[in-house]
Amino acid sequence: MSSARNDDKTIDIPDRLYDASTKTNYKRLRFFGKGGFAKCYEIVDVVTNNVYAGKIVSKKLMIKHNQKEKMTQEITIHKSLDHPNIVKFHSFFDDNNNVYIVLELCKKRSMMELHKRRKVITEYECRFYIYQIIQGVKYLHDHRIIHRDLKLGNLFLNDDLNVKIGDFGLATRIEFEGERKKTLCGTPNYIAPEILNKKGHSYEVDIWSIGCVMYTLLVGQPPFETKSLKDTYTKIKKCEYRVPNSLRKTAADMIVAMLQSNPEKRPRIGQLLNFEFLTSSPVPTSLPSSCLTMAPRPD
Ligand SMILES: COc1cc(C(=O)NC2CCN(C)CC2)ccc1Nc1cc2c(cn1)c(C)nn2-c1cc(Cl)cc(-c2ccccc2C(N)=O)c1
Repeated sequence: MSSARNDDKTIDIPDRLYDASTKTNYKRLRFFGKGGFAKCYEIVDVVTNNVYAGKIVSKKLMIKHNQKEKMTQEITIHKSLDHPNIVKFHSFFDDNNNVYIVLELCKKRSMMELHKRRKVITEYECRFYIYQIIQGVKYLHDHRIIHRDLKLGNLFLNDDLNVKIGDFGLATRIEFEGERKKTLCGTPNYIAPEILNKKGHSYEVDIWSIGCVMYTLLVGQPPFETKSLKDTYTKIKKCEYRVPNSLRKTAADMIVAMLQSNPEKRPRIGQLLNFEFLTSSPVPTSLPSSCLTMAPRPD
């Protein structure tokens, strides 16, 4: 049996995985990518031929960096979720070396690849994606979960280009009404000012991230992007970003509402559905897969 040995030669990932609790044999196939202490591969159930995204975390690295509780939290939160716009949690198991998380495979990768390929998408397409992101985040907030790392790379796309929110590695549960979280171990990509200013934070950080996602999709680059992380954080704290004239008023109004420095001024997730950007024109119920590479023909 061959195995993948990573560059620091400490993690051993077999090419055959066995989940004793469900008596399921998987074959490890293509490497997709990595993040933190985990790697993601395409895996296939050798009996049913169902394919999944397998997230594999080294126990050695997890223990060395005291990540065990974080992993447990990610699994506990993700396995409790069930919504069409949330990546389906299939199962998890472990062996001597690794923890394996079996997740819904999204064959059209993530919105990061879509963004890299298209740069800017049309408002029509943006309505389709943003509506689904809001539906998924509304489900999370209604269940007192904050994702805390909404970004294009965690918004996966299935064969029909439907959005599936994934990676609950920074997610947390609000334990009581009005709770403000004080800590966040990790660095969200579209990080909200209240986290940088180490004030308490809650659901509003996800609204801020959705604002950054919508801006990036329509403008072609993130709102606070600079050459250095330090300068980006300075711009976020000052809420310094440009709204290009090319943006139509309804889109600009919705983005500006979400990118309010004061979290209390941002709309709640349910209120986003009432913005003219979504109500003044029909929200598409489907998009052709050609939208991964080119703009759809205007009606
Ligand atoms: C056919 O489906 C896919 C193909 C590809 C693809 O062809 N990639 C190519 C890129 C160029 N290289 C040279 C070859 C491979 C990528 C993603 C796919 N689908 C997919 C990926 C998924 C999921 C569902 N579906 C889910 C759910 N999580 N991940 C995922 C993906 C990545 Cl790259 C990293 C992480 C990840 C790894 C560590 C820590 C955290 C995370 C994390 N973001 O959760 C997770």
